[in-house]
Amino acid sequence: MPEEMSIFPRIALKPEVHDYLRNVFINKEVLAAVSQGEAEQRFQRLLSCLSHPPALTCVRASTHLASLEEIQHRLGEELKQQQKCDSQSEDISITILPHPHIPDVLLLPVIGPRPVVQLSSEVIVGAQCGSAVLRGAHVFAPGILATPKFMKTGDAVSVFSDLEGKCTRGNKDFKGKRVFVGNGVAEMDRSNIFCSDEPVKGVGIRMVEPLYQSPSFDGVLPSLAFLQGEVVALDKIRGKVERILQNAKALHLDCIKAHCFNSIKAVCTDQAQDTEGPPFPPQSFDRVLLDAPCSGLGQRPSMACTWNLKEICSYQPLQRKLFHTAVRLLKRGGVLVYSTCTVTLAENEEQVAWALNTFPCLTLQPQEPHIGAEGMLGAGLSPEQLRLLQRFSPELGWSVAEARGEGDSPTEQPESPTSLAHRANKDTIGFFIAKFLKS
Ligand SMILES: C[S@@+](CC[C@H](N)C(=O)[O-])C[C@H]1O[C@@H](n2cnc3c(N)ncnc32)[C@H](O)[C@@H]1O
Repeated sequence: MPEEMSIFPRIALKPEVHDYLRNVFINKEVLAAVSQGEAEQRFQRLLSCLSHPPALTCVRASTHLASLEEIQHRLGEELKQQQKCDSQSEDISITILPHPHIPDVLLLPVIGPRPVVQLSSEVIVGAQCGSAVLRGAHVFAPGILATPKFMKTGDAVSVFSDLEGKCTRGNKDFKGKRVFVGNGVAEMDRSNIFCSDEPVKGVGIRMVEPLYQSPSFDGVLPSLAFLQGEVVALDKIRGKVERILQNAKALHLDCIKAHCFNSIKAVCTDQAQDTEGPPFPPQSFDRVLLDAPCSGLGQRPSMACTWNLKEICSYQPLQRKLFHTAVRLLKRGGVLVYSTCTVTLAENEEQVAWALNTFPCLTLQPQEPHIGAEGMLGAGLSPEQLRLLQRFSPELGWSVAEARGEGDSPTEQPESPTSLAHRANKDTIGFFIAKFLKS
């Protein structure tokens, strides 16, 4: 794809990570199936689409508390209210559509890039903060790296994302590589941001004209959110566990228990162990979801990834340790789902090949719904096995017209189910799902 057709430059990777990923996407098995040119083009498309936001935001609705239609309506009202506060405009329309294939998922089109005129005052934010702005967030003060020398509360500014991590905190006139993400109004003086004795908190720049208009769920999801079922959740980060418990409480889901625990050690050897909390006895779960810690290279939008190859490659061994636990905890006849939000073979198809070799009790199962692409060639899996995997590969479906929201505007005509389904299933983050049965 010609570079000039993209709004942002391709995601910036360390050269060693770029080469590693290129070898993944242009591996021998791929080259036996498609031409070198086609494989190279797919890889370049992946790098381009990773720096752009997906066309839609997906929300899983918890339909045990209200019908999908009611949630759709309430979500629309809350988002409208929120946007009214942000843009001070009365003329606000929010488009929320049911997913054409998944009954409890709502889709919110991301609108952009919009024709926003850049201002002379520049605020530079870190790449992660810039990505959050492209997904509908305001700029929180800790993410701000540079502001104009005399920036005061109420000043209108243009916000740019620092592409190479070169802007130092407190800079006044950064001229390095940066990309425009929209216009906002300062909620703090420069001195409050950089010269405070306390760690600075709260919104620093309120975005009024973001380049991409994306719904923000700040303060919305806890009342409407999206979990269902009987779940024991383990995470080693206490803050995540607390958030899960808060969400469960807001949803009146008493059946969700969450524990701060190292999952690698989640199987107990003492059969008399109380099963209220971890560690748990072997074979005590009907289903296990291993939503594994991963290199996260499928996350979009991401302008830059600063990780080195050692960091990227550190996940495969960790995932295998977690896999051992997951298989031990699962009952015979139980289902194990393994998922990641990355695009490497090492963390996806290679893990499946390893798991099938290591645990003869596991077999791959069909997935319902199956809306992603099949698994990627390169890990020695058979065509039948690849067909049972779901790899969400935005590079296979991403086109610039879609990324720009050209064609049918979401706010005008309702989008045709075919076109919506195409965008919802193809222009996604990079994601991988494998489903196993333990016999
Ligand atoms: C992809 S995220 C899972 C997200 C989760 N499904 C959710 O919806 O919040 C992977 C999680 O694994 C956690 N993690 C990493 N190593 C772990 C370990 N050894 N034990 C437990 N959790 C771990 C990370 O803290 C991270 O939150």
